[in-house]
Amino acid sequence: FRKRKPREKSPVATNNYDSKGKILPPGGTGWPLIGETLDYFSKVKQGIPQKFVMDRMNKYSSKVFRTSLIGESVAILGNNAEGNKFLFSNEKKLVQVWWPSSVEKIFATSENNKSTNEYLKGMRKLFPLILKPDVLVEHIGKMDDVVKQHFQTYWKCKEAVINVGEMSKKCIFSVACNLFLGINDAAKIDQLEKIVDEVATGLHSMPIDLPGTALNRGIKASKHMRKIVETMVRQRKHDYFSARQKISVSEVDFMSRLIQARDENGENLKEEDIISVLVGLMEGGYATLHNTITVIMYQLAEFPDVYNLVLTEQKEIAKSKETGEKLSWEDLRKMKYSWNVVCEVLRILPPGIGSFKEAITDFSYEGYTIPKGWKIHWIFHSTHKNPEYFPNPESFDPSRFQGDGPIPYTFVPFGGGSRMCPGNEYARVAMLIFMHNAVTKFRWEKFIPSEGIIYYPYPRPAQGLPIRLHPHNL
Ligand code: HEM
Repeated sequence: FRKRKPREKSPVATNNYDSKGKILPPGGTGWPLIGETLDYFSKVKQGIPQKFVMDRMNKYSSKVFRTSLIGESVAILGNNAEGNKFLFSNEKKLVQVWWPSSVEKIFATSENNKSTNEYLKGMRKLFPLILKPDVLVEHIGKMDDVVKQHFQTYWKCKEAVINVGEMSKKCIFSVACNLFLGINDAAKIDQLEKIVDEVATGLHSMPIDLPGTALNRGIKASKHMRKIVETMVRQRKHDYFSARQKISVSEVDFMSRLIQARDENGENLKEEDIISVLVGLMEGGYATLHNTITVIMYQLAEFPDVYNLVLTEQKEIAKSKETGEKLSWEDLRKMKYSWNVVCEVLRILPPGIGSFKEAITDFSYEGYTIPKGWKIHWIFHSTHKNPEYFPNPESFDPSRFQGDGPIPYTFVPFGGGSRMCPGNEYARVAMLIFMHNAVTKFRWEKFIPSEGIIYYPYPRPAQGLPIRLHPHNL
């Protein structure tokens, strides 16, 4: 990024009018079929998608430009807060979320051929039943318990070298299995983890559904996962309704909550909806979360001053607890500096690139027409790395989140508007609990000092972050 404001340039690409004579955003359409996809992915894989945006803003227009990606006409609304605000506040009015075809195929085939948006439309009103803060409050002790058990089992050897990527994945998946499905058995958790990994690989694969391809395996794995959850839900429903008594709060997991919940007409939720919510959330949220935790651990190894400030904060909280007492919502509220560290990780290395919307009608933006059917790509890095909002954007500095924090619509790791990530509170709770348990038990150093970050599909340490542990007693 250059410090000066990009100059407004006149459109240079030809063919900037649609068939109705409306002026389209300036830009390039690249090569036949592949458009500018190669340059885009090259920047994404280097962790600099903002450069793809800035190059074109400087060449065509700082407000909005056109490109062509994965066979689609795409508009990108510059790198400012206004572009994000426009997109987030026009969901369902001018735009709607658009999913690449590999995602559509995996959901459509396991969801009776519903599109991903149709599926999510039904689910969105059910997410709060299990993911809103006043529900999560009741599950913090359990989450802390599972994380503690995980640390006791896998992080116990003095001076051991462990791989954080593998361990955080195992830990976060165990938390999800416990909370969502009530599963504690390690072998069963391992089995489900393999299935969900297969789905995750399929979601990011080439959209080719032939025997043996990653997408084909992902589709099969998602169906398999659905079958397993279906059997569990049926058994639980049977136990619940035949016992004719409420399950006590201490045994409640998200599956029980959904089985006991009523819709607006006072009816029990449909079995297929309960299964969809559980499967969708287990498959959708877990990779973003464990990869972010691994990056947090990486940054804490890189920046000892930041680690020390986190430790000071977490030590205070640990000291205020009785032996064996679990973390509470109140404790999480005290983790202000630790949360600033998480936010800075999400700003500088967000888990993903952003997402795509689709124009559901022709609309005008900054004097240009975006035709119905075009995709609009919003990219976290466009505002997260804009020096106007985050001075010296490449430096890791959690203090930027102190006080009032960033300008609205500039820090958007969870998206915004009605499609904002419904798992954001769950993610916050899980990340803080993990950090508390890690720093109060250990210091750590990178086993491979020169280990760098790879960026696609999620930023993460190239070797998964092997670390040497130094246990300490507080
Ligand atoms: C650090 C962790 C996470 C980050 C950064 C993250 C980020 C995001 C983003 C950017 C979106 C798209 C928003 C949009 O299009 O405007 C999204 C959607 C979604 N996320 Fe997350 N997420 C995280 C964890 C989770 C978790 C743990 C869950 C589940 C428990 C979850 C469930 C979902 C679902 C279901 C959607 C689709 C919502 C819809 O389209 O209506 N996410 N997330």
